[in-house]
Amino acid sequence: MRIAIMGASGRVGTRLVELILANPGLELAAALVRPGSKLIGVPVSGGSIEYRPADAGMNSRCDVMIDFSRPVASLRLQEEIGSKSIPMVIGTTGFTVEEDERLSMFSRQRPILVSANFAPGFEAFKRAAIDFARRMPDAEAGIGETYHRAKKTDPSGTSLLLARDVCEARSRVMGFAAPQPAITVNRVGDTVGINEVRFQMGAAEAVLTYRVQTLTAYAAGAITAAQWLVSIPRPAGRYSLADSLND
Ligand SMILES: NC(=O)C1=CN([C@@H]2O[C@H](COP(=O)(O)OP(=O)(O)OC[C@H]3O[C@@H](n4cnc5c(N)ncnc54)[C@H](O)[C@@H]3O)[C@@H](O)[C@H]2O)C=CC1
Ligand SMILES: O=C(O)C1=N[C@H](C(=O)O)C[C@H](O)C1
Repeated sequence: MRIAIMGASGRVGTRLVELILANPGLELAAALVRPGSKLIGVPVSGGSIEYRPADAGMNSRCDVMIDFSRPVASLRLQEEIGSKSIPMVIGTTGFTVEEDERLSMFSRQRPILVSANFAPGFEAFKRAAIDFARRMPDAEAGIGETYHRAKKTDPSGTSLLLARDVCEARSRVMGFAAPQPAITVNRVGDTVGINEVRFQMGAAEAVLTYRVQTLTAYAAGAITAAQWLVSIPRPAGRYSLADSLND
């Protein structure tokens, strides 16, 4: 499987490149970085290609593209690819509601799998939190996150997703719109990722914690999702990580 990486010099992008080059069943089709990057023209270590600017992305002969960059870069890549039916896996987070709607529009052209968190077991963790919220709808829910100090201080895509789904679960049981859980943001050292869902019940508190140990966990999950996405010809549309796990 030939994979093009958007955001190839990033924290996750470099792990994606490493995993692809180390797997004989995978081939690095393109390593795309920011236009103007000093890496442009530099050979990718151990590989037979050079880093290239993202605007060359639409010419990459690949089976699938994996994007871990920035919202503006991700959407620009979608525009540049145009109507080509290149399947895509997007891990980039931080899209506004309008930008996310644009992603859905682009998914009319090609299969696009989007997930805020590709680490193993995250979907199961999220479902456990939803199940707890359904069983204890009167509990006051709160979300906590701890990431590396370089991450922007806005709530992560993971926290926003957990807050949305826990809120929806409570609202459905209670029959009215539950308040959105508060999100507490921490940035500590080079923490890879700690996510908490807290349920305060007065006399007791439940805390569900999800801790990711390595950045490679996200990269490996994204590659597995890409292998699923291209395992059979799929219709254009927007796919979730749950789709790949439920198959
Ligand atoms: N879904 C998931 O499982 C995960 C998602 N993420 C998200 O993935 C994104 C990237 O995360 P990191 O690798 O930590 O960030 P990073 O800042 O280390 O890497 C971002 C990469 O995007 C590239 N980039 C930035 N602007 C660009 C542009 N205009 N054109 C082309 N390339 C551009 C940079 O050159 C860099 O290679 C973030 O949105 C982060 O929240 C991160 C980890 C896991
Ligand atoms: O920037 C990160 O590191 C991560 N970002 C994603 C997010 O915004 O949720 C996924 C994961 O939490 C790590």
